[in-house]
Amino acid sequence: MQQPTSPVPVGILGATGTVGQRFITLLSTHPWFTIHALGASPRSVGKAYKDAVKWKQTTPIPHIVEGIVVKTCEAKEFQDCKIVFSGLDSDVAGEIEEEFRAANLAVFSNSKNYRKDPNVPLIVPLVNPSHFSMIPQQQALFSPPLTSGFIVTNANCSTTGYVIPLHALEKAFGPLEAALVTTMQAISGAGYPGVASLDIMDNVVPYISGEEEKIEWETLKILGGVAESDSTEAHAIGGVLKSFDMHSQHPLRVSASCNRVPVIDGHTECVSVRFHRRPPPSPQQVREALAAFTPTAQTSGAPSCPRHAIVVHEEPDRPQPRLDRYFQDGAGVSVGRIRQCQVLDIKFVVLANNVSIGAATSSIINAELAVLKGVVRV
Ligand SMILES: NC(=O)C1=CN([C@@H]2O[C@H](COP(=O)(O)OP(=O)(O)OC[C@H]3O[C@@H](n4cnc5c(N)ncnc54)[C@H](OP(=O)(O)O)[C@@H]3O)[C@@H](O)[C@H]2O)C=CC1
Ligand SMILES: N[C@@H](CC(=O)OP(=O)(O)O)C(=O)O
Repeated sequence: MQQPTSPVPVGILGATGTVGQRFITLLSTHPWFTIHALGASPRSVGKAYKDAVKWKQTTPIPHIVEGIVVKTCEAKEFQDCKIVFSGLDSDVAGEIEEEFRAANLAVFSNSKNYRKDPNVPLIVPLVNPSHFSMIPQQQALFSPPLTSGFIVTNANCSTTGYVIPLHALEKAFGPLEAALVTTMQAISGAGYPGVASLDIMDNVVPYISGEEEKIEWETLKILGGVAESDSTEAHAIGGVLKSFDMHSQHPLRVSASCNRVPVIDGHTECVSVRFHRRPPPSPQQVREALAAFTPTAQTSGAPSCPRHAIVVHEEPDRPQPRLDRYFQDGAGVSVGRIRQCQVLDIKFVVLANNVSIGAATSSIINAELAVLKGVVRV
């Protein structure tokens, strides 16, 4: 495990957006990373950050970024960065992130564009940091092979929130067979300006485009392992046949139902699970296992990892977004109402801050892990 000995210059793409602003806030005081370059759309390029951004955070714009001039999202503008965080609109993230990777930049993306790519790890840092093992083969696909460029994505914000307790349960009690999740998602999940006030005030919208499908398949990639492929899946690289690691999809059956609710930040999710093991664990055993869960990211020394990955609430009316979304600066998840389910085995409620652990915080912990593992050389 390597820790940086001097500040690591980083860039932020989509720095003016909802996720970008969270990156700015978190990275402005980061112990290892220092903000070096900011990028956004042509609307913002050439302006000082404070003039380009519609700042929506509850803390002021950090002084160190106020005067930074926003650049175009082209790799040549970010060549001095060791790491690039992306909070780009998914309409443009695909092409831009590809150009950055090809220019040998390490990209940590929040966008959906590369999550399904079999050579791109989809990493929820509190769950599956072992998937960093996919990076060498991603680099080997290029000719010449990339020396330091790659893309790592983090998951959809609703997937991230509930997959953390699912992983903790599997660690404690063995495989899950089925999961049902119903989300109540905050408006900030739709970016800025997001959902029109006339659509969301005094209302619940029972549809978020593409969200249910994403939760259903992302869960299987994240909870699935990475295994060496057999020879029929080997690829010819530079004339040499190489056996590649493959993601193995978890056999879990997942059904998601997604709703937009009039909450500013924090996605609430009602989850029911069925265990393979019979008899299943009791609610009290589940409570204890979730509270005791320690992700490997925590023991490896990633500085942004929450001290408590999962906080278990005993009160019958918690978690609630307004009360619990900023606990640990939004880096952990809150779980409550753990009880027996008469259809599956156990049901509970999860609350996760969609812009923090659901987006920017996860990307930052992923980058910290990449440094610690030597995937990013500093
Ligand atoms: N909000 C959330 O809770 C979560 C969001 N995500 C994902 O993260 C990404 C960012 O989301 P969010 O911050 O909410 O979105 P926003 O709409 O708030 O911000 C989008 C950003 O992309 C920039 N951008 C737009 N067009 C271009 C362009 N042509 N070239 C360069 N930059 C451009 C914008 O710059 P400008 O201001 O100049 O227009 C802005 O900085 C999305 O892919 C989203 O799906 C993932 C998890 C959670
Ligand atoms: N769709 C999510 C946020 C998001 O942008 O998701 P994704 O990164 O999977 O596109 C929400 O509205 O809350």
